[in-house]
Amino acid sequence: MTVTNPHTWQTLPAAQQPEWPDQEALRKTLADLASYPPLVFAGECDQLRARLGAVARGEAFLLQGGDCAEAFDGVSAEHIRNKLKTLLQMAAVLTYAASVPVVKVGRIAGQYSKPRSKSTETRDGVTLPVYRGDSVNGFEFTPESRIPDPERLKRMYNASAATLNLVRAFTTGGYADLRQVHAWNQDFVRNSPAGQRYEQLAREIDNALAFMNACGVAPEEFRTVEFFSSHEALVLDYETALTRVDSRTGELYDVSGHMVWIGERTRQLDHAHIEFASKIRNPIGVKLGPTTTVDEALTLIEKLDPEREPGRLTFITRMGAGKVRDALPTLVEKVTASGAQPVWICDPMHGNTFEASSGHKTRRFDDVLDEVKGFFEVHRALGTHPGGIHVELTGDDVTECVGGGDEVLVDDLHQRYETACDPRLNRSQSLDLAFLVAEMYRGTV
Ligand SMILES: O=C[C@H](O)[C@H](O)COP(=O)(O)O
Ligand SMILES: C=C(OP(=O)(O)O)C(=O)O
Repeated sequence: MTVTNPHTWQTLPAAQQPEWPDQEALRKTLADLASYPPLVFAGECDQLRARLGAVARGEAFLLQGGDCAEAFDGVSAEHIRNKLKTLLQMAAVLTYAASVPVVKVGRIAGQYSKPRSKSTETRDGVTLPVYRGDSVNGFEFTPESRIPDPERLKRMYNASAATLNLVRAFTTGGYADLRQVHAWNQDFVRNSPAGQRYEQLAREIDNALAFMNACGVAPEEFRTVEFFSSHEALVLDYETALTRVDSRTGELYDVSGHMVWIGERTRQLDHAHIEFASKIRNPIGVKLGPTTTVDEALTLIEKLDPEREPGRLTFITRMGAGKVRDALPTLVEKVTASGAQPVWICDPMHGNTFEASSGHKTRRFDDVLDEVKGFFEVHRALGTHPGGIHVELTGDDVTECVGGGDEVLVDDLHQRYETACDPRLNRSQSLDLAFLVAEMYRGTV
């Protein structure tokens, strides 16, 4: 049955929604947003669903990554280029090692809203509403800045449009040429202490490219890259205003991004976020933390993927390095036994956050790596497909996570701690992770 009403969630409890003080301003903003053009085309969402279908069948790998929280002042050519470049470099290494296509999805062009553990923040005895992402309020710790302002939803739309426009230009205009991406990887291997241990892998990729070149193979696929956008569907008023009936199929698509996911804090089975996600045809992700029960996973499948369509539903597990080997096996086993075929990917970030002695929220590179290893081990033991990774990263040389080949120490964290919310892997740590995951694929780690 075709669904054309995206508002059904409105009668249900919705966690983590902003308390907009001016409802009339919100109403006007949402009406404006509903009249704006889509940011993505529904057909592209279908294309991504098909690509993810291949991941679900074990024929492809998903690389999903980007900022924890995008910021309006981060919409610059430099930031976007660095992030994209890092993701493309990671994808090139993973493609070679896994010998399957890597589906590339950014946490980009819409990742402006954050669920929070507490609704307030206290500094030096002053308590204010917590920062909920640039789509809602300001990061600055002042009473004015922390008031939710619906005008920010329009800024999110515009920032997403500008970002996507540049991403499309980079990925189709020649910047993302595989030979260029490989040259960047060679620079990383040659010029950084972290990269040197991957010389052999880089040499093999070099030989493969030289061989294809010698054979006269220079396909268009080398020059352009298929790249998709994704974000957490958190602020439901915004997502609903961007949800449209597709003229081709008569079905609803959330055209704010190609893929949207529902977070760990908003995936309650009978609440608004799952209801909203069940009405749209985009590929949907759901975060699964260590307390997820088999019943919850099976009900999520029933609600979000009743047709059992490979590629429709991605389970993004974020258990923590210490828990993944205990918490994941039963879930994967029982879901597989039910006949469902979701994509399984590993978010090795959100279960591994801690506060350093300096007061910075951080993550250890070794924990991140260990969770990915555990994820691979569990899937290998069960004969299921470790379908991909979901990583918070930036292309900039920030100091937010500790460890990595070009080691960031706890004492270094203050140097370039720029995230508005959670700590991201920097450029070198991200590449390090990609090479290590590549080695896991080849069974050498
Ligand atoms: O990115 C994820 C969440 O928004 C984040 O971990 C919440 O952080 P908090 O615990 O500081 O609110
Ligand atoms: C909030 C996030 O993660 P989780 O829902 O897994 O905590 C996130 O990925 O930004």
